[in-house]
Amino acid sequence: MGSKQLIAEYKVTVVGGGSFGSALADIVAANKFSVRQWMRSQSQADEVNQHHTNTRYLPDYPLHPAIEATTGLAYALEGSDVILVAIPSKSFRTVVRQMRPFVQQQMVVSTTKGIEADSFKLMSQILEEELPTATVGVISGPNLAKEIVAKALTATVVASDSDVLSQTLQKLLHTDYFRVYSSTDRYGVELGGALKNIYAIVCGMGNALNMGANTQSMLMTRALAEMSRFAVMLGANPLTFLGLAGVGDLIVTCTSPLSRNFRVGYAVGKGKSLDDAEAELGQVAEGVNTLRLVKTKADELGVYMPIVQGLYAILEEQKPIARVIRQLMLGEQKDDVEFILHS
Ligand SMILES: NC(=O)c1ccc[n+]([C@@H]2O[C@H](COP(=O)([O-])OP(=O)(O)OC[C@H]3O[C@@H](n4cnc5c(N)ncnc54)[C@H](O)[C@@H]3O)[C@@H](O)[C@H]2O)c1
Ligand SMILES: O=P(O)(O)OC[C@H](O)CO
Repeated sequence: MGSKQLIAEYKVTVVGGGSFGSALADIVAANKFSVRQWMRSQSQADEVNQHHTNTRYLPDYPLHPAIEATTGLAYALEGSDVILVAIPSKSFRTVVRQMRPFVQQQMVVSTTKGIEADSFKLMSQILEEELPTATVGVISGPNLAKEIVAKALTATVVASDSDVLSQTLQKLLHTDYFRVYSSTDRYGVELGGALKNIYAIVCGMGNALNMGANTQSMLMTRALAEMSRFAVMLGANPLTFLGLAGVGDLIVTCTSPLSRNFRVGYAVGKGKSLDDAEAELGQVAEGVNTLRLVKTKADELGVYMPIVQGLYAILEEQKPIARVIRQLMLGEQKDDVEFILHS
């Protein structure tokens, strides 16, 4: 029996009924693996089952008819071998705790790009705490859900201490339009995904202010230096930031209006309040919370993060954008590369 046949017997559960959960369920179903998707809204589950669409999150995109949506968590997880969790970071621990009675030795993978407030834990660390018998991993990369369901050529990274988990996820998700790379730097891959959201807000703001390609390049390059410096200080592998889950995800979120973080920044750049920008979005923009947490952590550790400081001044201290930009541009002169990995 070939490994493909063996893996074909695996049952997959996607926990979360939003854009990314649906995009991943769509790939798994298209690859002919059994997939149940748990969501809290009965009407949304009915829509997925009857019409094979999720119009609240992915309007205009048909989903694979084999996706079975349910609001019953026990039913969703019954007999499951691999569980993909696509719940925003604010609710992640609460939902994972509800999963605990139904999870033993399964592979559980976080797809969430955020950080827990108070603890500064990443989602896979929450998985380890709440589901101590599970095998844990993460998926991260330049992965706009709407492009994935449109079958745009895309790549992602699965990261875990377990080779079996990485190989299984590669088999479950790999298609001719979705390529899955592996990494052993789980912390770096996961932290990269959370950090880039901050800079997508900044780039959205720059776009709203009609800044040019020089500005965009400066912002993204300095952002990469800043996020790598911070992540390496916390134990990540610097090379991860040259890969898909680092610079790759930074590029996509800093340049695409499909990014919710970019759109929040754009709205603020056009004069909206942060609250209005988030309310109008109606979906999660993780970077807003991540900014608050990273600013506090950078202050605590003494990591030089001028873009984080500037964005925080604009969003949280209501400093005028023009004044913050001027301060950043006139700040202390630096060598281009010497300080990338040092505070
Ligand atoms: N959308 C993308 O393009 C994309 C790509 C890669 C990673 N991600 C990450 O995936 C995570 C989820 O994002 P998304 O895009 O699916 O978000 P989303 O806003 O589209 O959907 C979030 C889903 O979570 C559900 N949810 C929230 N709180 C819940 C709770 N307490 N109980 C049950 N369900 C709850 C919502 O009902 C909704 O179905 C985020 O961390 C995001 O960074 C998103
Ligand atoms: O829509 P965003 O800003 O949450 O970004 C989605 C993905 O993280 C892009 O890789």
